[in-house]
Amino acid sequence: MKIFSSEQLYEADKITTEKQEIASIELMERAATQIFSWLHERMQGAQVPIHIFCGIGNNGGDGLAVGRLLIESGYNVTMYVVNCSDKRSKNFLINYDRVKNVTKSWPLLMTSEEDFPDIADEDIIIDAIFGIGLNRCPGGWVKKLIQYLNGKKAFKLAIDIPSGLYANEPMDDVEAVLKANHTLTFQSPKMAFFLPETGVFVPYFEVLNIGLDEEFILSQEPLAQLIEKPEAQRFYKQRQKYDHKGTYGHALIVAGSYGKIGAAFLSAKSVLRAGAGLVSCFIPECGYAIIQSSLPEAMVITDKEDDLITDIKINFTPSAIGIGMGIGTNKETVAALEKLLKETKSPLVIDADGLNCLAENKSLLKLLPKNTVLTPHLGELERLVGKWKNDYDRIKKTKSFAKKYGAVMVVKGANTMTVFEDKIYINTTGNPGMATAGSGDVLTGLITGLLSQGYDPLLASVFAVYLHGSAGNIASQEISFEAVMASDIVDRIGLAFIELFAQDPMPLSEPKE
Ligand SMILES: NC(=O)C1=CN([C@@H]2O[C@H](COP(=O)(O)OP(=O)(O)OC[C@H]3O[C@@H](n4cnc5c(N)ncnc54)[C@H](OP(=O)(O)O)[C@@H]3O)[C@@H](O)[C@H]2O)[C@@H](O)CC1
Ligand SMILES: [K+]
Repeated sequence: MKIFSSEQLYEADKITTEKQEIASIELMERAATQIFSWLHERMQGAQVPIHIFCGIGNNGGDGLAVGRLLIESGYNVTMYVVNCSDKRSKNFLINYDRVKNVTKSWPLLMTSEEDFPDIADEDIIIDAIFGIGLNRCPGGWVKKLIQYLNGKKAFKLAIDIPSGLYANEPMDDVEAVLKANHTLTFQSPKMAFFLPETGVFVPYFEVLNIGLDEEFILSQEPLAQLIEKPEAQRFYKQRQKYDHKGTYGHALIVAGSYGKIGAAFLSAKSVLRAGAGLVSCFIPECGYAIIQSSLPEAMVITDKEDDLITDIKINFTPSAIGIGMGIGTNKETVAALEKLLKETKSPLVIDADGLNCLAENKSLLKLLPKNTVLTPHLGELERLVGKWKNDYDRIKKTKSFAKKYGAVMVVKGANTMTVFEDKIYINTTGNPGMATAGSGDVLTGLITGLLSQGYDPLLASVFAVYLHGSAGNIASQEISFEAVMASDIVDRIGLAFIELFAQDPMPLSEPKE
C-alpha cells in the first residue's frame, strides 16, 4: 500500500471528481457512508450515546454526514460544531443543512470552554474537528477541548486523522493532539501514523477505500511504500528443483568478542534459516567450541586473537557478509573492518558495533561498497547522521546519508524503515516483544542469508525486515510479548516463510480495507 501526502490526496480528490463527473459532496458522502457502515456493523443499533465533534472544514462535513446517517438509522447522536472560525467550507454547509432533514435537534454550537458537554465513560466520541487541512497549531479553547476529550475514558474514533496531527509534517504541540483509540482514514494511510512521535496518537487505524481515481493513484510516486503481506509475497523467490546448496551461497558472519559469542551464534543460525547454502563464522578463538557445539551446521574460522577480531582471513569468496554484531570498537577491530571494506567484493551488511566503528571513524564511510546495507537502531543512527529535530528531519538526514554513501539504510524500530536513494519502505510486521537482546543479530543474519541467495540488497533488506517481524509475531502469539527471546525469533523464520502464503482460515484482525 502506498502512503501519499496531503497534497497528493487533495489532487486525487480533484481529479476523481472531474473524471467521475461527480460533485465533491458525493465523495464526502462516500467517505461518510463508509464510516457509518463501519460503526453500524459493530454497534448493530446499540443506543450508546455518540458525540460527534465537527470542525468547520470538510473533516467537520464528514462528521455531520456520519451523524445524519447514524440518526437515520436510529442511533443516539449529539453533534457539536467546534466553531473555531466563521469560514465554513461549502461541503460543511451542505451537510449542515442536510442535518435538518433527519432531526429537529440542530448541532450544538461550541464557542468556548463553557460549551464542553458531559461525556460518560461508556459513550463514544467521534473526532471530526480537523482532518488533513490542519494548517496551524490548535490553540485557545479548541486545544482545551482536545485536552478535555483526551481526559475522557470514552472510546475515541478519529475521522481521517486525529485532530492536531498533520498528515506529513511534524506536529507543533504534543498537548494539542487528540489521542484516538482508533482512526478510520481515507484512501491512504498518512505518514504521521508510522513515526514514533506522532504514531502514538494512532495506535490502530484502518484504511477506507473511497474510490479515488486509480489511474492517478498509480501514477503517483508515494511518500513511502508500506510493506504488507501482498508486497512481501512478491519478493519471494521460488526455489527450483535442480538447485543445490551452492545455488544459495556460502555466507560469512563476522561477529563476536569475549562474552559476546552469542551474537555470532544468533546471526549465523539466522543466515541458515533464511535459506543460505552454507555459513562460516569468523570469530575470536574463544568462541570456537561454543559455535561448533551449539551450531554444528556452521563452519568456524577463528582470529589469531582469543577475545577479539583483529584480522579477517578467509580462503573463499563469500556470497554475502554480515559483520559487526558484538565485535566491539577496539582499534585492531576497526583496522580489520577497514581492510575488509577495501578488499571485499561481496554484498555486505553492517550492524551494531560495526556501525559504531564507522561512526567513531567517519573516514571509513567513503570505503563503503555501493549498496552496502546498514542496520542501525535509532542510537546507532544518531551516531552516524547526527542529531535530528524530529522524525521528519531524521528521515531527511537518513536519506541524504544513504545517497551520499550509496547505502541501504535499515532504520530499526516499531515500524522499521528502509531508506534507499529517494525511496522509503515501511514495515508492518513486528511487535514490542521483539525489543529484546539479539533481535538485531537475527535480522542481520536474515538479510545476509537472503543476499547470499542472490536477492538484491534493497529487496533482501525489505523482505528480511518483513519476515523478521512476522517470525516475531508468531513467537509472541505463542509465548507472549514478554517471553520472546531472539532464539525464538530465529526458530520461527521457517514459519514466517510458510505464513507468507498461508490462507488465513479466520482473519486474526479486521481487514485493512
Ligand atoms: N481529500 C480527500 O480525498 C477527501 C477529504 N475528505 C475530508 O476532508 C478533510 C480535509 O478537509 P479540509 O481541507 O476542509 O480541511 P479540515 O481538516 O477540515 O480543516 C480545515 C479547516 O480548519 C481550519 N483550521 C485549520 N487549522 C486550524 C487551527 N489550528 N485552528 C483553527 N482552525 C483551523 C481551517 O480554517 P482557516 O485556515 O480557513 O481559518 C479550515 O476551515 C479530510 O481530512 C477528510 O476528512 C473527505 O470528505 C472525502 C475526500
Ligand atoms: K479528525
